[in-house]
Amino acid sequence: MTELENSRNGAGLSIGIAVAQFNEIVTARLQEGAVAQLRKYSVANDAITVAHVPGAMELPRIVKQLADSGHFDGIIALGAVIRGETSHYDYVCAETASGLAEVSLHGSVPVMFGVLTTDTLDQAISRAGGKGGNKGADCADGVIEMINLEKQI
Ligand SMILES: Nc1c(NC[C@H](O)[C@H](O)[C@H](O)CO)[nH]c(=O)[nH]c1=O
Ligand SMILES: CC(=O)[C@@H](O)COP(=O)(O)O
Repeated sequence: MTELENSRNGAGLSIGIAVAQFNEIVTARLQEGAVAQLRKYSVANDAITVAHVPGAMELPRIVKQLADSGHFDGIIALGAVIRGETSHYDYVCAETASGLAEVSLHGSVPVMFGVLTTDTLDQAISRAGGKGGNKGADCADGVIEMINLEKQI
């Protein structure tokens, strides 16, 4: 039996991060968590590129351009979609998730889904460096693991 290695060695890797500015109080913390975790795994500071977009709905477009550029080994998409009074939340969540999944599946590099979809601001903050952890840091773990896994196939 062959078991492929699970590695979080980020040395020499180039990572793109797309961050939605909507609910910036949350997404800035997701970004901080992602960058800190990437640096923890030896991704060089000048090998991390951050692109800010207006909202989660704009993430798929920019993530596709980052992925297609050939400049990055992996991409992290970060956002915070918080339910309001109308059904707009449902559409933003669904189309953002669908668009990012399509880029990850059909693109050349792995894309991490780091978009919080919550009912309240407190739930989002909890998952952006609070008791619920940091989804940005989780995505940093995942993108390095996926890059290193795919190198073995
Ligand atoms: N309500 C939230 C949004 N809405 C904005 C959309 O993402 C998009 O920018 C707009 O519809 C224009 O295309 N975005 C979030 O990231 N989070 C929200 O809670
Ligand atoms: C997730 C959203 O788009 C949300 O902020 C919109 O709020 P509302 O449904 O009250 O217009």
